Order: sequence, then structure tokens, then C-alpha cells
Amino acid sequence: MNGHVLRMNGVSVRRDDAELVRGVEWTVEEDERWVVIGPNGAGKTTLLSIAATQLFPTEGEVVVLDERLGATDVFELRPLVGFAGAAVANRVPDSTTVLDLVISAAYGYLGRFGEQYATPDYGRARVLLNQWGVLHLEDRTYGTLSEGERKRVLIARSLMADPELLLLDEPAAGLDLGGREDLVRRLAALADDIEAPTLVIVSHHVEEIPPGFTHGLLMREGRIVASGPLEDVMNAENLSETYGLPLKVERIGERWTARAV
Ligand SMILES: Nc1ncnc2c1ncn2[C@@H]1O[C@H](COP(=O)(O)OP(=O)(O)OP(=O)(O)O)[C@@H](O)[C@H]1O
Repeated sequence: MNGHVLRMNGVSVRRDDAELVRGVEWTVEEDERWVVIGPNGAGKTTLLSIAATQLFPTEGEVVVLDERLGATDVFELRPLVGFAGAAVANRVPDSTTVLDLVISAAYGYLGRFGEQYATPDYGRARVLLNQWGVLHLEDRTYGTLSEGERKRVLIARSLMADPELLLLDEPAAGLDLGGREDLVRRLAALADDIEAPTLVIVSHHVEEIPPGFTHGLLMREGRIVASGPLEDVMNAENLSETYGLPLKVERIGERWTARAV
């Protein structure tokens, strides 16, 4: 790859009279780890869906891994972009086994479709399930998993095809405190891994930003409030504007907290 991992120029998405995302300028480089943060309805999932090549903007230019959307075969591009979130989770049949769910990502499927998998696929899937602490669930069906288990299985799945860009939409949503902290710790380890893909996660909460994440994109009502290195953008002024209420923001060690003042 010669250029940026992801570049958006003047990206807008309109549906009927609503502007879901407007005028987004955003560049992600290979070794960066980004968090996209903002309140409900800010346009975070819309933006991530564009990066995942699942959604085309109404306006603007999008380049993913040197390929311009609209001028490339997205079916060739998609295996290079790992994606986990509700948009994927909601489509998984309850009867799919964990191992099938992870392996099928290597074939561009969601769950087993009768194909014979290669032996190395089983090995890789088990390594990933182990890495995310869910190998003991390999024979369980998706429908029987807890929310935290589902999240970790879906992240393992999103890494199966060895993507160059990994997009995780609200990986900590619905997790209890222990589950969140476990996930943050695993994401921090991934952020620290030089072999890991470029990472972009979406979150509502600054407490969920894992150590090792480098950049933040703050969104409100479809537009960018601030974008850049976390130490530059994570301040009371920007976050208060993002959430529409006065906030105090603190950095404690490598973690962030925010509360109303
Ligand atoms: N097809 C559509 N037509 C009209 N409005 C839509 C459509 N899809 C999404 N929206 C609206 O666009 C806005 C942005 O949605 P999006 O899911 O991107 O936000 P988000 O920041 O991910 O929100 P959340 O944190 O609640 O998941 C929301 O107000 C949503 O209701």
C-alpha cells in the first residue's frame, strides 16, 4: 500500500431530508489507532459503514486501502477490511456454531454454507478464539452466548481474514464492568501489536478508549467537532460540544474519564 489506509474527502450521506453525515474530511494512517466518539445519532455507524465499503456516500470521495469507492470491486476489497458490530451481529443465525462463524469469515460468508474448510483455517480460528478468551465456546451455538461472549467471538471473526483495516462498532456496548475492562485490556494488547491491522473503534464513552489508541474523531449531528491525536482533541471544550453539555475531562494514567459539571 502506498497511500493512506483510509481517506474521506467532503463525505456526506443524505436520506430523504436528513443529512446523516456532512462534509467529513478524515485520513487514517497505517500505524494509527482511532476512536470515533459521540452521542447517539451522531453518524458514527454511518461513517464506519462507509469505511467498511458497505455504504456509499451521497457526496464526496472515499479511498480505502488505495482503492477509490465507486471505481473498484468492493467484493475484492471487503476481505481486507475486518468489521464487527450490530450490523453483523444481527445477521448471524442463532444456530451457527462459534467455530463456523469465525472460519466462514475467511470465505466471505456469515456461518457455514456446506463448504469444506482447509485444515489451517481451523488452526487460525482457534488461535483467534484463544486470543479473545473464547476458545472454550468453539462448539457452542451463537444463540446461546452471552453479550460479552458474542462481542469477543465477533472480534475474533473480524480478524480471521487477516485484514489490513479493522473496524469495530461499539465493541463494549452492553458489557458489564468486568466485561468492559476485559475487552479494553484485549484491545489495548491489539493496539500494542505491530502486526495488528490499523484499528478504528466506535464508542459512546471515553472510559472505553483502550490504552495505546492514538487518535480521536469527535462527532455530533453528522459533522466532525474535532479530529486528531487524543492528547489534542480530548479536552473539556471539545467533549462538551460533542455531547451538548458541560463536561469535565480527565486523563488518569492511560485511561480517560468524563463527567458533567
Ligand atoms: N435510512 C435512514 N433514513 C433516515 N435517517 C437515518 C437513516 N439511517 C440512519 N438515520 C439517522 O441518521 C443518524 C445517524 O445514525 P448513525 O447510526 O450513524 O448514528 P450513531 O452515531 O452510530 O448512533 P448510535 O450511537 O445511536 O448508534 C441517526 O439520527 C439516525 O436516525
